[in-house]
Amino acid sequence: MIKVGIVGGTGYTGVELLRLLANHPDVEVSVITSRSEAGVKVADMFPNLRRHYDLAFTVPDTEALAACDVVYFATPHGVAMSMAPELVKRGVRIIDLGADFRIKDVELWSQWYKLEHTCPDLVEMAVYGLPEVNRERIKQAQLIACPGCYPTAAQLGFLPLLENNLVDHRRLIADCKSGVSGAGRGASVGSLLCETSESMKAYAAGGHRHLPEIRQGLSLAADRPVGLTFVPHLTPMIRGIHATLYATLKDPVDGLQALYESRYADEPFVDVMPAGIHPETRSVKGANMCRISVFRPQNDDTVVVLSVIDNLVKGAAGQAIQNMNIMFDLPEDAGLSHTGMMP
Ligand SMILES: NC(=O)C1=CN([C@@H]2O[C@H](COP(=O)(O)OP(=O)(O)OC[C@H]3O[C@@H](n4cnc5c(N)ncnc54)[C@H](OP(=O)(O)O)[C@@H]3O)[C@@H](O)[C@H]2O)C=CC1
Ligand SMILES: CC(=O)N[C@@H](CCC(=O)OP(=O)(O)O)C(=O)O
Repeated sequence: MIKVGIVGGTGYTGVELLRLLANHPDVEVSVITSRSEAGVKVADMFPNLRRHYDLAFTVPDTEALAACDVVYFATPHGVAMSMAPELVKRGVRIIDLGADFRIKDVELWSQWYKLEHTCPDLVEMAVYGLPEVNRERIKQAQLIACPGCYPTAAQLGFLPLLENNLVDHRRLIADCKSGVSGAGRGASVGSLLCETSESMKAYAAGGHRHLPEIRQGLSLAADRPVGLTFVPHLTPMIRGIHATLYATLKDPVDGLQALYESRYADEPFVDVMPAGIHPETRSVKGANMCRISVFRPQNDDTVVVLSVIDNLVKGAAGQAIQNMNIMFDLPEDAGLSHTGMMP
């Protein structure tokens, strides 16, 4: 059995890791941390986990974590980079769900995250954990930087167009909507029911910290720097991301549906919908799946791609487990076979 540690077990992505790992045949969660709930049994705090875990939260402790085969960081940015160097030295494999190792340009990272990076050498060795792009490198990796939720939906949607040089790479638009769990479990006025329900709003339209991450991935796919406008929105749902992506074709082209189907034909967690079908977030709720549709309205030169994920699963905990499965040469779908929940 693979011994797993989770730092940040009381947050939304931490408890989602626990939910998914409860059905994973090859792992045993042996350390789960929380500073605020240390001593409390996991199943007392999260009753959905009763009969699955007899473990209690403990304060983060490097010695205990170093005894694990793999440690997930489900923590705010800045935490993984403070603990990772010691764990890496001791041979532990690390999967960071946060943003500490995602952006290769450390200065750019500091500008967006308002922190100085304390281990740029680890940024260099980290592999960006988007299996649909980096599967081979993930197999060898000791440190995985899991993509953010918006970046997962946006990159999977745009990739086939950019990899095949079909669209104007300078003018991409990602109009994205997220459920409120994307903001984490910490109490804040902006996440209250009365503030978020029966209403919808854009935020960070002037620049969101996922912009440099999405741009980095798309620029690699296009093999040149891309121009991207990214506007996130908060929607009155708990889970889900719906990305509506726009790009302009360089030349008229038929066969976009076939292109998407063939790009993702061997991907277990990307589902290209039949032509004309619009994907729904509820079809991926709880599932490690990205559902994508591609449209070319009125056969004009604008391509519209719709890409949906569950922010907590393919956008975080599920993708993190998919990375672990690849790193440990396990079946890629181990513990990840849940379907979405309709309704
Ligand atoms: N929510 C989402 O949809 C997504 C989140 N992410 C990223 O994943 C990470 C976790 O997100 P989420 O679960 O939403 O966050 P939450 O705010 O819900 O949970 C954060 C967790 O981290 C722990 N924590 C906070 N500060 C520290 C610290 N200094 N040292 C150790 N533990 C700490 C908290 O427990 P305690 O304070 O008790 O120790 C808590 O368990 C973040 O980086 C987030 O940006 C990525 C993709 C999607
Ligand atoms: C709705 C909402 O607030 N979403 C969060 C996304 C958080 C997230 O996924 O954070 P990282 O991927 O950067 O770790 C936000 O916009 O900040």
